[in-house]
Amino acid sequence: MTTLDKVPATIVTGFLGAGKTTLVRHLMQHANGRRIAIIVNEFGALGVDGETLKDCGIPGCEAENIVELANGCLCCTVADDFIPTMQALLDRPEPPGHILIETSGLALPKPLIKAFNWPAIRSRVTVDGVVTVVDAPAVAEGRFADDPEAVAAQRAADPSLDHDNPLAEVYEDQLNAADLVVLNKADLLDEATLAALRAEIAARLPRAVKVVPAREGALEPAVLLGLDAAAEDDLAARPSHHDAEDGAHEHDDFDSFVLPLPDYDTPDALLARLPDVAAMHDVLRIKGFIRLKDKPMRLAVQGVGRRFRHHFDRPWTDDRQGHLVVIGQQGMDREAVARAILG
Ligand SMILES: Nc1nc2c(ncn2[C@@H]2O[C@H](COP(=O)(O)OP(=O)(O)OP(=O)(O)O)[C@@H](O)[C@H]2O)c(=O)[nH]1
Repeated sequence: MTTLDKVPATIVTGFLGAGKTTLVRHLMQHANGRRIAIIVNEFGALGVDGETLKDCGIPGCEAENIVELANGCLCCTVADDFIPTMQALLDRPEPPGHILIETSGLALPKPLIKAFNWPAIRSRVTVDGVVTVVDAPAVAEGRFADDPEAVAAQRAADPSLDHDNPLAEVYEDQLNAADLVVLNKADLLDEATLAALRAEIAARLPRAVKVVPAREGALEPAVLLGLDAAAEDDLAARPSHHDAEDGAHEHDDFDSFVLPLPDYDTPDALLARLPDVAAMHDVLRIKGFIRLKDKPMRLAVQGVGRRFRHHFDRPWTDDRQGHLVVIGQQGMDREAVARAILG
């Protein structure tokens, strides 16, 4: 069987808040009748990304086309979650023409690519491409950089370790797996910084892979789909920090919790606090929905580091409480963060 007979799947990866969901949304908006199914995986108990996409009004984003795998790391739950989900999609009377898989921001893509070699799905799907979305301003700010002195000290203590910064490790693994790198949030950098970043990333990639700048993940489907990479046949070209452990890895470096919110008369004070809380407690990501008294619309809130955005996305369809998902590094003081957010 050639790749032509297989359903192509695109893995959209990239660190927390890089803009994966935004890119997937844009893609769906410009899908031009392609039958695309979406699998969304998230770190954290509540699926905010799935919620953001589901029934967002874009044709193709109907709930039945979006499967949420909320169980942390897709690459660690391949047998239980991922393979059965893929089989169920492929067994549909009208199988999708393309499958988009949005990984959690903390997932390592390589074990997921490997999963395409499982006999249960190998003859039916292929990885058309791994699209790695990069938060350009976060990289420019040195968010994923190692501190060379700390690395040297750590190596001296334990030669099997090569990073002091778990963010750096995830970032590198995601870049190493890429068939296309999207340098997103280009609007937040000047031309010269963006050009320098583009060259720097291109130079560190293990293979010749295109690096394309984007704003709001706005790229033509023709750029993202049809890469025909068959990545599952090409694993050796995608080095991972976890190769030695055969893909096994821990997510102990990161922590997340869900903070239920009261209903608010006005969200202003809460919204004003969030960037400072994120900065003070080194929170990586905050996202969720605020419920306002007497307002049928829910207020979607998205924060990456100390950069926040909010908008009314759609009416609440249930009587769930407002809530925020908070993701940080291990050791984050959950109670202090919760107290600071609630004010
Ligand atoms: N300024 C700017 N903001 C962006 C851009 N793309 C996305 N964002 C914002 O960045 C935040 C995170 O975007 P998402 O698309 O949710 O990121 P994600 O990678 O899916 O996040 P996780 O699933 O939590 O890892 C949101 O507030 C977006 O509106 C961009 O090009 N420029």
